[in-house]
Amino acid sequence: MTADPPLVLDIDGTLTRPDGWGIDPRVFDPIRDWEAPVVIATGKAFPYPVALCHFTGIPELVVAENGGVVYTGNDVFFTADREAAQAVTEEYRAAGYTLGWGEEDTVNRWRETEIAVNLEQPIEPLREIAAKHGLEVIDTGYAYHVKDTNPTKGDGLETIAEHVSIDLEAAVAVGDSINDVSSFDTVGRSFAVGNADEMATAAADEVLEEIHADGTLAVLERVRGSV
Ligand SMILES: O=C(O)COP(=O)(O)O
Ligand SMILES: [Mg+2]
Repeated sequence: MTADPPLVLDIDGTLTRPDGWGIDPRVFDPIRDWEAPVVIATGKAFPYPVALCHFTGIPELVVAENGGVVYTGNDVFFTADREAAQAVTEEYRAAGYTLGWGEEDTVNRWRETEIAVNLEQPIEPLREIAAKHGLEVIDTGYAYHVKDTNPTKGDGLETIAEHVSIDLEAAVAVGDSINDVSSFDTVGRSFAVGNADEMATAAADEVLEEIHADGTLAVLERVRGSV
């Protein structure tokens, strides 16, 4: 008898329409019908992947904020706090820059362990200030994330696997950027979509020709029933 492998899916760049923005609606049915756990592992703030699971109709297994927040469906784990990142962005603002999301900033409003900055803002001063505070800035291609170096998506996956029965060795991860490298290192089989950045491309077991959701849909076709 064969079964579907557990899946670890990134959102931006991976489930997105091939033009880069918005979830590609073709991914909903295969994800909902997948006969193994599906973990959404993202850099986005906690409510976003929870909502994605909710509206897709799958159990909420979530690694959010690049590993800063982990939800097993029963327990939430926080592996960093927002204060250090907040201090960095306050200093950045005091130097005359903005986070670039406008007054209400729904990108960071519910973010609990890091801060995201719009890609249109200058990164060099942000990196300098972050380094002074012992933090890093990663560029996912969708935002700059000011974060503690410790939390990673991969660590978050291990936390979920400890609480929910998931065989990470059998799991398949799909991603597109630097924040997916730790996921790729934690699962048995990893795929970078065709639009992936250098780091994700170098870390993946296989690099797809297809981009964004076209890549992810191709992986689902290939690995369905493979374990
Ligand atoms: O939040 C981001 O910058 C990217 O999100 P992702 O990890 O789902 O691609
Ligand atoms: Mg991504």
